[in-house]
Amino acid sequence: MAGPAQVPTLVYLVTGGCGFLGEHIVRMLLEREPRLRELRVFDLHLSSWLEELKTPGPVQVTAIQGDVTQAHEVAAAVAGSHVVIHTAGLVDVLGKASPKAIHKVNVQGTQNVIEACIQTGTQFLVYTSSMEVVGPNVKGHPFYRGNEDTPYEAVHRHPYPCSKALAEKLVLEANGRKVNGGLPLVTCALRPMGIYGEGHQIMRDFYNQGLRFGGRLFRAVPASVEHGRVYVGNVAWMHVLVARELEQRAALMGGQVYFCYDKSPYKSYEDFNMEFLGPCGLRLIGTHPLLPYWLLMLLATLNALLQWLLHPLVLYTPLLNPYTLAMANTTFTVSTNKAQRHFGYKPLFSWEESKARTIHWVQALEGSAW
Ligand SMILES: NC(=O)C1=CN([C@@H]2O[C@H](COP(=O)(O)OP(=O)(O)OC[C@H]3O[C@@H](n4cnc5c(N)ncnc54)[C@H](O)[C@@H]3O)[C@@H](O)[C@H]2O)C=CC1
Ligand SMILES: CC(C)CCC[C@@H](C)[C@H]1CC[C@H]2[C@@H]3[C@H](O)CC4=CC(=O)CC[C@]4(C)[C@H]3CC[C@]12C
Repeated sequence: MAGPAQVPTLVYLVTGGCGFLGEHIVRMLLEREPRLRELRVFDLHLSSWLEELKTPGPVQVTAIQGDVTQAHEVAAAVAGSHVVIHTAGLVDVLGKASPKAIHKVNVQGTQNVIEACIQTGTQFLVYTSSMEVVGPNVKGHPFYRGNEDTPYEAVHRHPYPCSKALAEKLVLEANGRKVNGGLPLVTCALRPMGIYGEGHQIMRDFYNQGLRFGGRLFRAVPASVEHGRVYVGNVAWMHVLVARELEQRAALMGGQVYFCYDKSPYKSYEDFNMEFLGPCGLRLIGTHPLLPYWLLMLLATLNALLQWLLHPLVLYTPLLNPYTLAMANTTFTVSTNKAQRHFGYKPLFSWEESKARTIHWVQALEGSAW
């Protein structure tokens, strides 16, 4: 790649670059990758903020409207790039998209990205996987402060984790395949915990729900259940570092998986959200869940039934369904330093800073159209 004089020569492609995480990766690359010459942002829907980045500057920002399920569109975008960060995905656990659509975007889309790298001679591929590739599993087994080597029965039925697991497997198996020109493809996968931060749609939903209930949210999950979370800026930073180090440390990092973690505290999903929503005037009612688990599961099942009955007429996609209830009720936290050992990752944002930035963003939502 670029020489010691840091001449900007590299071309990066970020798929899904207009999404919640993708935007943070794009901005982080522009701020912290001095060797960048061109940044290609590929997404099904291009965002208006991209316009401000396209103004003349040291890095050429190229917006590409495209679909990862279309192999020719992907190949055209990948051609001539040095590194691909594949973040595009259909993130849906509420039933907004069909299982077929989720599979097509997440699995077929990833296969298209891999084949495009092989065809066009692009050697470095970073895949945004998910903690969900591991768990929580269908049996609700806790994963307590585990790491990348902790044994765990990773069994899923929901289309989203199934698709992420399949896609991750494809990416890791592609490591070492010869790309056009004869060099080996170097791949790795990052598995973020539940991401939070500026732009997080579900945080927005909880905030609006709280406002509708007069500033109150009602506890549904025991405070003792720990759910791993990571700040979006740190996830973006980890992508930037991996992309940067993959060439020099190909033998060590190629074909590896890394959890994305930081110093965010271990808490229940709801207590964690209250770290931001509390300072914005919301209260979480109850020290214990207000409804027993069996009743919540009944309501969740009822929601699933209603979704199925109504689907020919209208999309009914409440936050509570059997899958989200199980996710929120199962401890899943990591404690690992693999990313630090392999490529020197340290969180860029402290917990205090991550929290302050997220609170600032939630406060700015007040009075906005959301
Ligand atoms: N949000 C979270 O807590 C976590 C997300 N992830 C992964 O991170 C990645 C990004 O997720 P988010 O930013 O949260 O989601 P998002 O929905 O905000 O971003 C995904 C982006 O991919 C784009 N996209 C979807 N289908 C596409 C297609 N067919 N062709 C091209 N672009 C397409 C969307 O337009 C969107 O901009 C996903 O791969 C997801 O699986 C992993 C762990 C946790
Ligand atoms: C009303 C319920 C009892 C509480 C609902 C909370 C849920 C909506 C969320 C609880 C756990 C979340 C998921 C988790 O953080 C891991 C994820 C990883 C991803 O790759 C995508 C997002 C998600 C599935 C995330 C989605 C919302 C929850 C299920």
